[in-house]
Amino acid sequence: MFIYFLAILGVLLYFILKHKHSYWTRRKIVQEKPRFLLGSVDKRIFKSGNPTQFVRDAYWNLKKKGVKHGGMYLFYTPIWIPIDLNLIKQILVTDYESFSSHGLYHHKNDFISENIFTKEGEEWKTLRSNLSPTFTPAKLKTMYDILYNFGHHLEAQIADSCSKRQAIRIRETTASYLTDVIAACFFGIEADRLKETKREFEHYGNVITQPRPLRLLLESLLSWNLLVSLGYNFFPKKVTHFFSKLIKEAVDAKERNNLKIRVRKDYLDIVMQLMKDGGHFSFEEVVANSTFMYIAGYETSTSALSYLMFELAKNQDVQNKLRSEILSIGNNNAKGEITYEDLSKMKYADMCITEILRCYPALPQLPRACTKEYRIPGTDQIIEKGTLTLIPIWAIQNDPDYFRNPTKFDPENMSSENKNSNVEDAWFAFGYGPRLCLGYKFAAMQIKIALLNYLRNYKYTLNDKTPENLTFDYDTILLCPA
Ligand code: HEM
Repeated sequence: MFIYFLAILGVLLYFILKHKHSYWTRRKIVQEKPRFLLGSVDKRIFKSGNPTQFVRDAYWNLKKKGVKHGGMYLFYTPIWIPIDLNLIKQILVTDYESFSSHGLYHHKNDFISENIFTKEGEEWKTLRSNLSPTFTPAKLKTMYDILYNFGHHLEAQIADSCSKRQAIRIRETTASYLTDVIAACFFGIEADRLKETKREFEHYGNVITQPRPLRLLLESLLSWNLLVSLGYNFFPKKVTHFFSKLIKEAVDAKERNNLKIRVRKDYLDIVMQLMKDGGHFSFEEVVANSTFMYIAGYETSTSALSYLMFELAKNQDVQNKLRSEILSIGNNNAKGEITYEDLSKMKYADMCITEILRCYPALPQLPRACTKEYRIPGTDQIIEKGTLTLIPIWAIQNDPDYFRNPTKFDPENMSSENKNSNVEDAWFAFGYGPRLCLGYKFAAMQIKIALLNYLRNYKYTLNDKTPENLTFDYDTILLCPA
């Protein structure tokens, strides 16, 4: 009897699951053929390569079929994949109100999860307009000196490794430089205090920037209210406690100093002012957003710089040209120093950075959630509210229809002469539309300062142990070298 019952249950379950995997075809939308349980997810997800690589594959399959968009499944969750550039622009800009969320977990009872990236609607708008003034050119200029000094530390590390005839581990030196920069700029930690806390800061920084595939899966499968009522936390409690303590220390120290010097300078000064101005900003919001700046600014720029240094070591002509640019700008100044204003003269560096982010965009797919039912323009097809959407920017940026010679790192791709043969609108590495990366100018500044310290006195070649072709870390959704 029990066997019959199990058999009936099994058959029922099979048909329910089969029905779930017909979500897109029932809406007359072409879909990637789903596999039992896995959906469109590739078996390789458990072994190698970037785990979102299956989205990149879906792009090519859909493109071959001649459609402008299609559907796929993250296990049993339907995901919409727009691939036509005009449609993508509509989603990200014109019809932004229907896709105004990143669709990622956040909950008011788990305050550290409520940051600028996860928030939506009016709350996000207010937060974005509150935080935007921290990244104006005037504010970047005030942060420049801090970054420039940490750049000198980076160069000292290279000098030390050279004197000991040791190979330089670019990822590690870059990560150390960026930790200093973030600690100073977004947590207000002074250089002296940083010496004491750096180990701890790095430790907790590692925890928050670590890949969190299991958490992502839970957050995408279960109701967020249910998760929180079960005691779920975005980060382990210790992490939240550590970053709250740091911000409290920094705020207290600034309060004491501001009695003497009444100037509003950096990110923390601005958010402290917001806290005072009639409660626009709570202490918890400061902690949540400073912590997010760590996540946003650390791994993305570490990866970009690591990829770039790798390609420079492989392409000596590009490396020499970039060094010449840096030296020629430095030579114009009495002490050979490079000023904030000089950064905008580093045109070839801009081309190299744009090109490396084309080849390896830190976020290979732009996430969106449908926030208002959406009729796909020119069709009677409907995207339901709540549908997860992924814009496959890694595939688009490597599509020969849009970029000449897309599989090769070639900064000339970004020269003004070649722009005509490329489709400028197909470059999305910092996102697009109202949710464009808020820190993109800051990112360019920290990358350029690292480059000038890496390159002005040293030449790089690949180490015997470095593979000729890169593979990707498979336990993070970011595009990081393995
Ligand atoms: C190479 C470095 C970086 C890359 C490739 C990058 C890329 C991105 C991308 C693709 C997005 C999503 C955009 C969208 O959904 O349309 C984003 C959002 C964001 N990024 Fe960056 N980013 C970088 C560095 C930084 C840095 C250094 C900061 C600040 C310290 C930062 C702060 C932010 C913020 C605050 C958002 C959320 C914007 C919003 O939702 O309103 N990013 N970034």
